Amino acid sequence: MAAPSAAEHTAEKGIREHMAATIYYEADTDLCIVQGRKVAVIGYGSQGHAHALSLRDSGVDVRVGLPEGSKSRAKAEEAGLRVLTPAAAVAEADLVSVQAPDTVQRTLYRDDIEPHLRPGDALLFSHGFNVRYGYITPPEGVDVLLVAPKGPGHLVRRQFTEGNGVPCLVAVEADASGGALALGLSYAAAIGGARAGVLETTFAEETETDLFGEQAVLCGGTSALIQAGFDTLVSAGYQPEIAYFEVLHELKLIVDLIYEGGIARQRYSCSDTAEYGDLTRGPRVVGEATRAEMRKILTEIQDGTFAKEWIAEDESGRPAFLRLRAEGKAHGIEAVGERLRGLMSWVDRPITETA
Ligand SMILES: NC(=O)C1=CN([C@@H]2O[C@H](COP(=O)(O)OP(=O)(O)OC[C@H]3O[C@@H](n4cnc5c(N)ncnc54)[C@H](OP(=O)(O)O)[C@@H]3O)[C@@H](O)[C@H]2O)C=CC1
Ligand SMILES: CC[C@](O)(C(C)=O)C(=O)O
Ligand SMILES: [Mg+2]
Ligand SMILES: [Mg+2]
Repeated sequence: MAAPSAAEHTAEKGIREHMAATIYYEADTDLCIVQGRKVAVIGYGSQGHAHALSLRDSGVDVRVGLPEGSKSRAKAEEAGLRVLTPAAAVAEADLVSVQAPDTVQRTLYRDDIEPHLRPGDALLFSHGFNVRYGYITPPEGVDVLLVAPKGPGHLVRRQFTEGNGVPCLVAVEADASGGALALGLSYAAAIGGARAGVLETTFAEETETDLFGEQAVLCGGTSALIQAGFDTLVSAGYQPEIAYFEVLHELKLIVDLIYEGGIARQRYSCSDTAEYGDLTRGPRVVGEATRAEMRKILTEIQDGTFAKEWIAEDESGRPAFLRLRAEGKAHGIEAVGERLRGLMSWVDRPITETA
């Protein structure tokens, strides 16, 4: 049976009246569009390897752009991909997928991409940072689009190979060809995103919500919450192993329920005692002070303060980033976790990915 169209999918679920977003599914996409392109994936890290391999597996003509001496070159070549320098890959391609780190993109674009762009080419990002904050201004005549997976690259690839997909956002900044949206949808389908849904947005909305999500909730908020919970228990004299299982290991199990059926599913599965504690204590942990800080973090994203700070930090050799990263690695929960995960073969997942 053919996959439902966007309209059928929302109607089927009876939720159209509550949904403002336009969401596309496989039936709304045409894989042939990206199959007709010569694609250069620049960068072969978390997202780059997922895009390059899944595009290739979807029948797309892919080459990877990496500098001479890049440690990613061997990985891409071992995976059977053709690797060129970024400039040579861009020169050959008519769709350039920029998958290098955000901090590298502005100089990469200036030196290796822009000189080789021709009218009719398309430039694709998976995060709008450099365009949104004005570090990259593409020329007229080129389609500028965004296909932003809402998940880590290694999971983007893993879900694709398992027949599933990670939802994506699609946005068009410049539609020189008149076909930029259709191209973005085609690309999203080729990396598995259209199996889960592709939401239409703008570069600004993607960039600002993505930065907010990773800072306040997904990465920053969650890591800080786990560490604070662990520290509270251990400082009060409880065993670190028990604290680890309570605030980190079990978090995945709780989030699995939330992922599968929303917060209501988690509350259904947990005890009434837990639910009463959740309802009365949760808002004390994340109270007005935290909500005010969230609004401040969002303002810093919207007015460009965060972007300016991050680029300056990178340009000065990342002193704060490196110090904070080292402090995080040295936190007590890491050593306890490493030991406990090593005793659970089905949990232990050291970094073994080839990109
Ligand atoms: N990580 C994620 O899951 C997500 C990332 N994004 C976005 O995807 C983009 C890529 O991020 P991410 O996948 O995390 O990046 P990574 O840091 O994982 O990978 C970077 C890759 O780019 C290569 N690289 C470094 N410098 C250059 C250069 N000058 N020219 C070409 N290649 C270069 C690196 O090679 P080397 O091995 O030599 O260092 C590496 O292969 C960013 O815009 C990010 O915001 C969006 C959604 C999620
Ligand atoms: C949550 C972090 C992320 O935004 C992502 C995996 O989606 C990123 O930039 O890596
Ligand atoms: Mg993200
Ligand atoms: Mg991000």
